[in-house]
Amino acid sequence: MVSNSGALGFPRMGPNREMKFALEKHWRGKMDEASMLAIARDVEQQAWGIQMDAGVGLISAGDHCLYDNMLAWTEYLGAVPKRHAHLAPGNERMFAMARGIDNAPALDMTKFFDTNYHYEVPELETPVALQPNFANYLETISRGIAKMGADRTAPVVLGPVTWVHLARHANAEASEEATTALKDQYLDAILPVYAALIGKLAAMGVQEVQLHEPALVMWDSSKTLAAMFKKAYFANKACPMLSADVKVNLVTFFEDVGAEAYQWVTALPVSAISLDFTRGDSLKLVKGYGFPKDKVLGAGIIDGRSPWAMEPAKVVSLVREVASAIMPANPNGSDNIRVQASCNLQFVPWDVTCEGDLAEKVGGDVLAFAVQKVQEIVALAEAVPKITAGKEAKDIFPVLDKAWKAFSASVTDNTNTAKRLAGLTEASFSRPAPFKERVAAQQKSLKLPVLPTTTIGSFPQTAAVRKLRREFKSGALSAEDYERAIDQQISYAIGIQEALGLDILVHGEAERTDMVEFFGQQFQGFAFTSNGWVQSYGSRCVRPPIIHGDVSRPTAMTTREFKVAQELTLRPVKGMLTGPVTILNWSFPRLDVSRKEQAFQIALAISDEVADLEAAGCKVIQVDEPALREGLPLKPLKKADYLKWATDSFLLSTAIAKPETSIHTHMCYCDFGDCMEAIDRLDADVNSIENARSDNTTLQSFKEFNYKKGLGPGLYDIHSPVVPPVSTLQDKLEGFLKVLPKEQLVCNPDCGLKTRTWPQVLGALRNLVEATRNVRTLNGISDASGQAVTVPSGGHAACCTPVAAH
Ligand code: MET
Ligand SMILES: [Zn+2]
Repeated sequence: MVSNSGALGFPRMGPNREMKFALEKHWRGKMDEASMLAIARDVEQQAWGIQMDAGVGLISAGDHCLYDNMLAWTEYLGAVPKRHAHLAPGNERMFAMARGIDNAPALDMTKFFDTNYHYEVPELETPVALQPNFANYLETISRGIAKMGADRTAPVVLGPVTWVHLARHANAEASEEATTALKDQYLDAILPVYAALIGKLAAMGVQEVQLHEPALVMWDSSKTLAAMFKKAYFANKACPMLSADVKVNLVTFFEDVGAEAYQWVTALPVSAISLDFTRGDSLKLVKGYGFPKDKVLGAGIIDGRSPWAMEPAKVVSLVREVASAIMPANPNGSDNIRVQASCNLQFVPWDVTCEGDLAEKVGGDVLAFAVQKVQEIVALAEAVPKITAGKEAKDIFPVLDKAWKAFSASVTDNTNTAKRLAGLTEASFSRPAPFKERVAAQQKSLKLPVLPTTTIGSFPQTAAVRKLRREFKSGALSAEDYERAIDQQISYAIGIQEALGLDILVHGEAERTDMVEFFGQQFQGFAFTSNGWVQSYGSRCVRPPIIHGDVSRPTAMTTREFKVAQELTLRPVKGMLTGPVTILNWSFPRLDVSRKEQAFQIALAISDEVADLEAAGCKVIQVDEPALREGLPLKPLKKADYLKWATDSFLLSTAIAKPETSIHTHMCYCDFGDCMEAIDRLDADVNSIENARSDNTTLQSFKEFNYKKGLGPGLYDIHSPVVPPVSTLQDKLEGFLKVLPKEQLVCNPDCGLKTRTWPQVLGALRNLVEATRNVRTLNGISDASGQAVTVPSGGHAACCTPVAAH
């Protein structure tokens, strides 16, 4: 065991997603709670065993929650919404909060900081009601102690300020002031609960508690957040949370904390402070303000959010600089450095050794998943004395150093992407004509009615469609047979859309498993894992591709399916592409090149596809950017730069289109308020957006911004199986028309339809078309498409009862 090493959490799905399957079986009623928990315990034991075997000094416990850590703490605190409060405390109530039960919908889910992981948003109610119950949590800690010993077990406590900060007012209409006031009340109420809990942990004999407060990196973003921190923690033994007889490691991650918070936090009576050295500039803070000699610096050097192995040259120089920065305060500076992961390792997959030839594919043995990361923590911790003694990286880690050198040699000059990037000019980022001119040219070529109807791209991914792709992948189906079957799906989708009377059709995306994977698999520079799952939310996992080299697109990726579809209809078929920023944000980027440059490389590949689609006769091309806003940096000061290169990337991929080609984009999961300028700058002819709020606030913000381009606010929520009745859709559209002029509006659902069944889709789209026609008539708009429409029979679909899932 290496004492100056520590971990902050390990993936909780298991090496082969055992937890996913156990949970889903349990929720289907096919596995009882005890059997599901037995699997959870086993995964927990495995995770601890791996970290113990690696020699990690302090190993976290209590991070192995069953669904989401924020949710677990909501349950422990008993901060349960009234609608779930009748349920008995424990796992089942926690699942009910996450997944909803009859008449008691689930909590909201949103992204955890700037990661792709989603947490369950606590709801704060008035009056404050808490029923703390830490039995399950304390049991985990006891299991940890039994397995690892009290000295080595570091309970993870989700910090009170972070919990409150990430919560929301139960009343969605509550003002900002009311929300702040309520958060403050909740903080007052939970602080004594936390103090008591930490006291209990101390009594259990643990040496150190990890208080995870990632919200500390947001300190600069609001005065009220800083005030909450100052209330919860203060430099005085009377601070209830810090007065128990146990060391506290105050853990921050995902960014540096900023100068003000750094000076504040280093003065606190905690025994360790953990900083992220992989994001932001914690080194500058340590150098600039020093580090107190009575504390341990938890140096988050092993990147918990990247699948890449540590780079010896980088980490060695980092350790050296950190050590020399803290030396002046402490002659034994290096003794006070504890090597840690930058954050919980839940953001990387479990183990890279089961990935077959992945190392070959990426060009070197330079990947490390969670199992390897804990080994790196220990190896680096052990090396600290050698590093401070001046030994060189290549002599300390010769194997890894060689592997990285081989990797670096393999990524250079394999494409002409660099040349293309160097040749970009201003024109590469702007459409050939201004919007007004474009829209006139598009009107001429497309001849669409006012209030054109369309969908977002995908149609139901039925069991039959998934089976097709599986059989093709396994070789059971030849490429030819597979294509023929896909073409059948396309003709089915086109026939239905024609019959429904939609104006802009789509081919339905039956050939795509996933909107990023489909493109990544055809790019050079992308690699795919076979088992590299990371938790997205609950039992859901994703397998992000790994970008390992310059990106290029050897051949056209979507034109064949487009042509098949367009040949079947006289109406325009939209070409469907995923935008560069979304592809980047949903992948693991490489670390040797900036994210901006990687986005530009992908943008060039997408622009090649735009050109090919145009050449194939495509008049409407949609470039989806649902994840554009997700990549926003945590620090307010960094936002403008990100939005600039993100919008530049979109422009680079679409500017190549002729003026008469209508460029659409689609953005869901998006709160648009703070990035209107960026959205406008995308210069898309039509933007279809999610529009969940009932009161048209989203639309209002577009109006206030004076947004002039086409807008397709979602007319209904595709996440629900309910078929919206004509009257509801009609009211909704009439409501839109009160805010925006008819020439600007496009009628569509709020996202792709792949998760719905055909009966649901038929019912909803039929009603959407009918509602649009009614609104046109009522507003004296002619139905310029003038096509006779046969509506499929099956009146049941028009009512608002849910249609049974298939
Ligand atoms: C998450 S956005 C999805 C867009 C994609 N075109 C679809 O319809 O599924
Ligand atoms: Zn969407």
